[in-house]
Amino acid sequence: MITPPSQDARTAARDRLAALAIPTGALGRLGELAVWWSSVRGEATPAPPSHVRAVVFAGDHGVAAHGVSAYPSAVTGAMVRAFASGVAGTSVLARQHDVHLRVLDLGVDGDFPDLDPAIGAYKIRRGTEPFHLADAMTLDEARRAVEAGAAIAAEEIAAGADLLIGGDMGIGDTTTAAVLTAAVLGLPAVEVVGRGTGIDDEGLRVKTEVIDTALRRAQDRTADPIDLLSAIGSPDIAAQAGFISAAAQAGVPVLLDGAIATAAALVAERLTPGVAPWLAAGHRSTEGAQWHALKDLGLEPLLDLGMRLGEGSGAVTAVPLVRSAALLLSDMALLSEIL
Ligand SMILES: Cc1cc2ncn([C@H]3O[C@H](COP(=O)(O)O)[C@@H](O)[C@H]3O)c2cc1C
Ligand SMILES: O=C(O)c1cccnc1
Repeated sequence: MITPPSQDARTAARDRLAALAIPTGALGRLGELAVWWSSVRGEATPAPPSHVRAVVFAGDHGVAAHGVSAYPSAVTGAMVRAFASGVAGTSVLARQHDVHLRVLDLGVDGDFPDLDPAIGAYKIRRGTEPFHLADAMTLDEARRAVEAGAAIAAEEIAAGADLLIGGDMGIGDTTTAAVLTAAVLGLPAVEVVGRGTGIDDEGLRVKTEVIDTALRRAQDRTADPIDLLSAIGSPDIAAQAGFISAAAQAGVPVLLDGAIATAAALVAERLTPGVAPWLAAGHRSTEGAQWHALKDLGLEPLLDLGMRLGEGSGAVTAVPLVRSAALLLSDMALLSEIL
């Protein structure tokens, strides 16, 4: 059961927004963001987020060996190391915006004996099966991955998180996100396929075919989200779905990233209806799957920079906007006070 964000706080914030020393509506979506922040914090004028915590869920995707990505699976493990040493793209952004960031290996096809063992504490398996040919993982693995995500959210919340972000790292994961989104929303492959890391026209044709075949294989598996994850998901995306669902259940807001995070949110909404009001969308990805998923969740992205990195980067880039929105609502004068 998910308790909705505070209606009283939302109303109080909306009233204050309407009374600020600005022309009515002049803050645009920043105003809507302020009202959302008030509702999820349960106060009319909450402090801006000061304990933002991001988790990158890493895992390999069996379909990556079937021509759907511009890069090989070996990049996934290399990037886990880049996160561990603080030199990935999102590591840079997280430092700049004072966001706590950690990477976790849920399903990388390799191990990291020289890194902190905590990185692999929730590992479910090494890579997934190519899901256009066979189930990506077992039902038990899918269930354990969702539970792992919930446990990870609980850890982040216990550490004081007032805003959570999930990120992805896994070559091939835009194919998994696309097929999950299409299956949940009943869309054809052409509506959800995107160029991911930058595949060419032939790659796009192959990727569309893989998504289409996977969708046909999973068409009777959409009723139960765990079954669907086992058919066409991955431990990393299942864990991110569990993470988002657990955050909403605990009343902690989540700022969504791109196609993978939004697909995970779509699955989280099916696992535990009522998640969406706890979410805001950090940015618009270049992947069509994300646009459809955002529409279904009723979310409008804050930024539209043509970013297509994943890793939580679009969400971390939007963190200053949440801070600005909260401060504008709490610190600005009312029009009645200055006239
Ligand atoms: C160096 C590098 C760093 C990344 N960081 C995130 N991704 C992102 O791109 C990949 C998804 O795109 P596709 O489905 O086309 O493989 C994932 O690894 C995702 O995390 C990266 C990809 C690369 C190559
Ligand atoms: O939208 C995303 O999250 C995305 C897009 C391209 C590559 N990796 C991730």
